[in-house]
Amino acid sequence: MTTIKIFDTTLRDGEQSPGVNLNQLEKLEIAKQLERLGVDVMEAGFPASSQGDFDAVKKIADTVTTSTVAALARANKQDIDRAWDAIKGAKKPRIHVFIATSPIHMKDKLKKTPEEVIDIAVNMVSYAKSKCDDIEFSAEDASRSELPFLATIVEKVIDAGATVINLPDTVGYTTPKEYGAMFKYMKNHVKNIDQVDLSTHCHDDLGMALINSIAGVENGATQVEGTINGIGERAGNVALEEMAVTFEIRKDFYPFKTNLTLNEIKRTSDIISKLTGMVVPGNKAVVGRNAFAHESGIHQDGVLKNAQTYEIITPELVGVTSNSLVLGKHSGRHAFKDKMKQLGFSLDEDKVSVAFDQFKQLTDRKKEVTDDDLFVILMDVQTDIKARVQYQLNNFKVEYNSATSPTATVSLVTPNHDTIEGQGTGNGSVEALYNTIEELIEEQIQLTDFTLSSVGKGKDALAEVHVSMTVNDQPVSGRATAQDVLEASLNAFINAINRVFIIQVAEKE
Ligand SMILES: CC(=O)SCCNC(=O)CCNC(=O)[C@H](O)C(C)(C)COP(=O)(O)OP(=O)(O)OC[C@H]1O[C@@H](n2cnc3c(N)ncnc32)[C@H](O)[C@@H]1OP(=O)(O)O
Ligand SMILES: CC(C)C(=O)C(=O)O
Ligand SMILES: [Mg+2]
Repeated sequence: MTTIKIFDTTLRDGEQSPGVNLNQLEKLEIAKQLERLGVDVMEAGFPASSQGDFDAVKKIADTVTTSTVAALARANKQDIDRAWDAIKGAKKPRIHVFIATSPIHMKDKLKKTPEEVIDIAVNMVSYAKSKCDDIEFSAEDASRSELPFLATIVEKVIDAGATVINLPDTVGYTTPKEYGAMFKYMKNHVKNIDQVDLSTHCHDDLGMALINSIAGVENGATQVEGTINGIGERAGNVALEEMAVTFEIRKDFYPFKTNLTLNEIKRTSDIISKLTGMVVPGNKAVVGRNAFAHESGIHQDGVLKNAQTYEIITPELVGVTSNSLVLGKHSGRHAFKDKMKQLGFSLDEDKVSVAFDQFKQLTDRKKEVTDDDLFVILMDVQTDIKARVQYQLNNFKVEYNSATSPTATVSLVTPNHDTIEGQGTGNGSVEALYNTIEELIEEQIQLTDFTLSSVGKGKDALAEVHVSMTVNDQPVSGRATAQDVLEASLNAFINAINRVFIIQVAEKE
């Protein structure tokens, strides 16, 4: 069995998903969970892209101990300096330098000749090497590059000090045969290729990211790059959980394994879904809500007789647990703390108290509090969303009837502890609430995305709302859960506005 290294780029390429905007605390939370999952490398971000991303990458680099922490940089000195400044405190830092090598990218985007691109790549890899031992070089759009040119640049950057060579299918265009052949070509034509790890990086535009990554591995790649839940630019990246579980379930067929702790997969997927607001489709392989559900009679009959008739993956393998200890109105702090540990949270006593209070308030309204409910409460408390609010909701009212526009009344406490109240209308109840707040406060708000989903199944399921917006031109996102859809919508909106204050505090710290 060959061990394939897992390079997780959820925090960089995953964050490039439209509408996703993680703050420093959220990125750190995800990084800690990725470490627990056992990724060999995590790409924490692109420090030159913003001060916020620089700070988040630095915080992750200073916190993570077992995984390598990588930072992305264009092939220029400023980006490389920013990347190094952000990750130099890491136990295992890696600078990831990239430049495009396909004719279309070199000519139309970079406006450089192939010879100039080689020079830049070699100079920048050796510049990065003067700072950091571990250097990954990516030939962006490798799958649409000319193979002899690709082989030349790869050989030269290895001589300049690259330790990992990544050949991305940047636009998700390649096929398994073609992608595999590219790796084979490098193995056969680059004389120093055995000094480095070869890496895949596949996007899913044609739905072939997984099979293309496997083709790369079958032809010599020893590192796979991807994201959890397959999030990422456009149609996303290869879903790493699918890759790892494929190798585990089909170890009779594929001679590969990964270092991932498979039973951390579900929890990792849940955290990333909650914090990014990218809902996992019910039928998603490995982590979807229906991945282990059997609906039809013949299947249920088969599963009852022998689960393996229709179940190739056991839920336990990926950390899907059954809920044995039911928490409700009569549960106490001990049971709550026990469940908290089972769900993988370790909060200090102050935060336990905040979370326990919120749990108790929920039990007044809900018969049974599920793991999903607790997960959102604990995650909110752990990431300090409620503890650091600046605007606070006093109360709100919406008057609705089918003949007229809904009217909302909202009362808020401002960061200066003043109480303000206003009224507004909208085409729907949520719009009426949001219009009212926009009129009430000074900040300029532009809503860009709104998603509503339910946590759990019954009539008393919690509503979860995720919004993306700009507040005074700063992109932020907000999340909230509540039993009532309007309350969740309102709190998500207020949480997003409060993010601006949280970011200011984090920047000062
Ligand atoms: C395939 C990928 O996933 S690549 C990673 C994509 N991620 C991101 O873009 C992160 C978010 N991006 C950003 O915040 C901004 O684009 C920044 C800060 C990185 C750059 O912003 P700006 O300096 O305003 O440049 P802008 O994005 O408009 O254009 C990119 C410039 O970088 C150049 N460039 C692109 N890739 C590279 C590279 N790998 N190496 C060197 N230069 C590059 C482009 O040719 C262009 O240069 P030009 O200004 O001379 O025409
Ligand atoms: C920056 C590189 C590695 C990338 O994300 C891509 O080419 O898709
Ligand atoms: Mg990519």
